[in-house]
Amino acid sequence: MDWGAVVVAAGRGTRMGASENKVYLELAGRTVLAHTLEAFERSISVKSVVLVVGPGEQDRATGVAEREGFRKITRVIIGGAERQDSVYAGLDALTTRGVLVHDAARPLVTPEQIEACCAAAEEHGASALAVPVKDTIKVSDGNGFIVSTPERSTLWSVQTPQAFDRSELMAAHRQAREEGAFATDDAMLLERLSRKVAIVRGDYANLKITTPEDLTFAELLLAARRRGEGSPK
Ligand SMILES: Nc1ccn([C@@H]2O[C@H](COP(=O)(O)OP(=O)(O)OP(=O)(O)O)[C@@H](O)[C@H]2O)c(=O)n1
Ligand SMILES: C[C@](O)(CO)[C@H](O)COP(=O)(O)O
Repeated sequence: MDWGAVVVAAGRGTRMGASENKVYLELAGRTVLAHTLEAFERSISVKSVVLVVGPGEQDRATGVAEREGFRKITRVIIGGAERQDSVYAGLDALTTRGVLVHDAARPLVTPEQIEACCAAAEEHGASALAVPVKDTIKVSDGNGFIVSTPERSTLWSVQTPQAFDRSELMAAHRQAREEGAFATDDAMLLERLSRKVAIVRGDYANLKITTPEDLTFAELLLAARRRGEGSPK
């Protein structure tokens, strides 16, 4: 299967509280976006990348790729109001049969994790990186009180990339839009159609830069990686 990637970078980073889109913040001397794109440049299976950016950010994002010498980016397109909209736009701009959807805000992803997602999706149809939940998770009543505790052994914190047959994911996105279904990740769109998505055990280091402390964690994890210290599984 030929693989392409949709890397979504069109958010506003409101939880980061930064004055700019968090994917352009500095991390270990480069932008968050550069670290993310490098993993896909180094992935053997990925042949093309569609980068989905915010309004007015095409030149800035293109500049990052050009300065880094990245060669796989085939399109830089404008995203939508929600992550789901940005992914949908990216899917339409890709031509490969397989697609990996990845958050630009996850800069510590590795080529090995990308390859593992591709392999699992080729075997099972779709896959998603995830790690077992470490904390006990509670469900609230929406008024600040706990109503239940899901069995922790069944809970996984899902990450990206998530890998799919592109036409299948596109159809699932179309159906969700017709039905007004909101999804915070792409696997949800297959789950709601009773399609299987394989879990690929990832790494706790593949964090999403969401709030300020995440950038500190990412700096420390990159420094440890440079020293050859892997993160605990
Ligand atoms: N309309 C959107 C919203 C999010 N994203 C991307 O989806 C990824 C995960 O989203 P999130 O971490 O929520 O990023 P933001 O939406 O920017 O953050 P916030 O919710 O704090 O505003 C990020 O790489 C973000 O750039 C996107 O492409 N288009
Ligand atoms: C796709 C995702 O990263 C999986 O954990 C997550 O759902 C993105 O959520 P966000 O609110 O768009 O960051």
